[in-house]
Amino acid sequence: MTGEANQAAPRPWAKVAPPKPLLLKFPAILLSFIASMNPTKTRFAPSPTGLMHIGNARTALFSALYGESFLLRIEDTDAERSRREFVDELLADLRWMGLPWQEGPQTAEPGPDYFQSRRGAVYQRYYDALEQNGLAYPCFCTPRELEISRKIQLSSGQPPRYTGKCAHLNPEEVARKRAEGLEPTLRFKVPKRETVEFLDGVRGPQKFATDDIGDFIIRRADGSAAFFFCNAIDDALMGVTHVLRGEDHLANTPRQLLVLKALDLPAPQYAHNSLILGDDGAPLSKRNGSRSIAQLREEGYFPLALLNMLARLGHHYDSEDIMDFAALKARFDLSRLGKSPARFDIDHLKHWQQLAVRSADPATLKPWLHAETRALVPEDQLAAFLDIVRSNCLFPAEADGWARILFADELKAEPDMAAAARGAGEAFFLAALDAATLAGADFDAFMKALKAKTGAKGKGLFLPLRAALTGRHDGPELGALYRILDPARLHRRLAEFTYESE
Ligand SMILES: Nc1ncnc2c1ncn2[C@@H]1O[C@H](COP(=O)(O)OP(=O)(O)OP(=O)(O)O)[C@@H](O)[C@H]1O
Ligand SMILES: [Zn+2]
Repeated sequence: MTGEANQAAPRPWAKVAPPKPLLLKFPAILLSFIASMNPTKTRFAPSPTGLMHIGNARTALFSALYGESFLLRIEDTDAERSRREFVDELLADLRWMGLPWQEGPQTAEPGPDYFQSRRGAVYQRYYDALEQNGLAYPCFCTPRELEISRKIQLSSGQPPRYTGKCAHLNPEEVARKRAEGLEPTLRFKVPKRETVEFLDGVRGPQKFATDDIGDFIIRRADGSAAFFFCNAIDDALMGVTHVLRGEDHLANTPRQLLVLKALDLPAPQYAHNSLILGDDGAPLSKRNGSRSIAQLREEGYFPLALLNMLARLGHHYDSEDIMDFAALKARFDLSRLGKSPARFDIDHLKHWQQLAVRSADPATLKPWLHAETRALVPEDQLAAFLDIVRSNCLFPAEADGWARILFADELKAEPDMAAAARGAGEAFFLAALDAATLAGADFDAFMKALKAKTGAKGKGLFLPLRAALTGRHDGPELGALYRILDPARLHRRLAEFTYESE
C-alpha cells in the first residue's frame, strides 16, 4: 500500500494525556494492538434516511477499493428519519454494485453489531467514562435558549458556538433539574487552547484550534447517540483503520479525534473526498432527491458501468478501458484523488454503459432483457439478436424496441421513413422481392442482384430498404437486419410497398 494516509498522523495536541478511564484502558490497548496487526480496514457508514445516491455510492466504492477489508455499518440513530426499507434498499444497492463487505449486516433486521440504534449499551459505557472523568457534562439548555445565545453571538460578530453555560452547574443543581423532569443532553467538554492536527489522506495536513469548537452534544435529550460520538467510537471499536468519506465531514474530524483521545481509543486515518455535485451545482444529497442508485438499476444500467464511471469521478486511472471491481481495486491509488468537486454527468455514465453492454456475455445480457423481450426472440435467433443489442442499445427498453421490430409483425414507421420507402417506388420493391427470392439468406448476393436490377446505389439503395424493413433511420447494419428477419416477414415488408406506391 502506498499513499499519505498510511503515514502515522502527527498528534502534537496529545501533549497532556487526559485521565484514562481505567475501565476502558485495557480494551483500548488491545484495540490499538489488534488494529496494528490487522490489514487496512475501511468502512461505509450510511444513514438509512433515503435512497443511496451517486455521491454515497462513490464513497462506498472508494472505501471498498481501498480497504483490504471493508465493513458496513448502519448509522440509524435518527429514529425519525431512519427507515427499515432504506436499509433493505441499501443492501440491495451494494450487492447489485458488487461491493463485497467482509463485516456488516446481511439483512435489514437490526442487530447489536452493526446497527447504531441497537448499540446504546456500548455507548453508555463511554458516556459514563467521560462523565466520571469530568470530560462531559449534562446540558439543560432549551432549544430556545440556544437559539437566543446564537443570535446574540452572531449580532456581535462572533461565530456561534455553545457558551459552556451548563459546564458550571454543580451536582446539586444537576440533581434538582433532573428531579424537575428535565432531560439533558450530554456535551463533550472541549479542551481549551489546544490544536488538533491530522494528516488528511486527500487534503494533506489539517489544523484546527480547539477554541473554535464549542462543547458539542454527544448524546441527545432522547438518549440517542449523536453522530460525532457514535461514529467515532464505532470506528475505533470495530478496528477501522482508514475512513474515506465526503468532505462534508471534514469539520467533524477534529471533534471526533478529541472524543477518541479523551477515551484513549485508537483514531483511524481520515481521507475526505470532494463532494459530487449535480447539474444545479449543489452537492448530491438524499434530502434533495438526487438520482438514486435504485433508479439507475431500474433503468437498466449495468453495475460495471456505474463502477467505472464512479471510480473515475475525482480519481484518475491511466487506462480508459472498462475494468471489473478487482482490476479497479488493484489500480486504485489514494494519491490520485482530486481535491476539487466533481460533477456528475449522465453522458459519462452512458459512455461506460455502452462499453459494458458491448462487452457483456450472453449470460449477463439475457437476464438484463425484459421478460417480454425474451419471450419475443426465438431461441435460435438469440445470439444474433444479442449481437444487434450490443452494437445498438444502451438499455433493455431499447432492446425491446428492436425485438418488436424484428420479431413482431406490426411496424410503426417514422413518418419520413414511410415516405422514403414510398418514394423508392413499386419497381424498386418488386426488384427487391425478386432479389430476395433469388439470394435466400445471402445478403451480399441480394444486394448485388438488387443493384444490378435497379441501378440504385448509396443512400438510394440503403434508405428505402431500411425504411421498409424497420421503419427507422438508425439501427443495426442492413446485413444483420436481412439475416435475422424471418424470410416470410422480410418478403411481406418488401411487398408492402409494391402496392402502396401505386
Ligand atoms: N454529494 C456527495 N458526494 C460525495 N459523497 C457524499 C455526498 N453526499 C454524501 N456523501 C457521503 O456519503 C456517505 C454517507 O452519507 P449519508 O448517509 O449521510 O448521506 P447524505 O447524502 O449526506 O445524506 P443526507 O442528505 O441525509 O445528509 C458519507 O461519507 C458522505 O460524506
Ligand atoms: Zn446548557
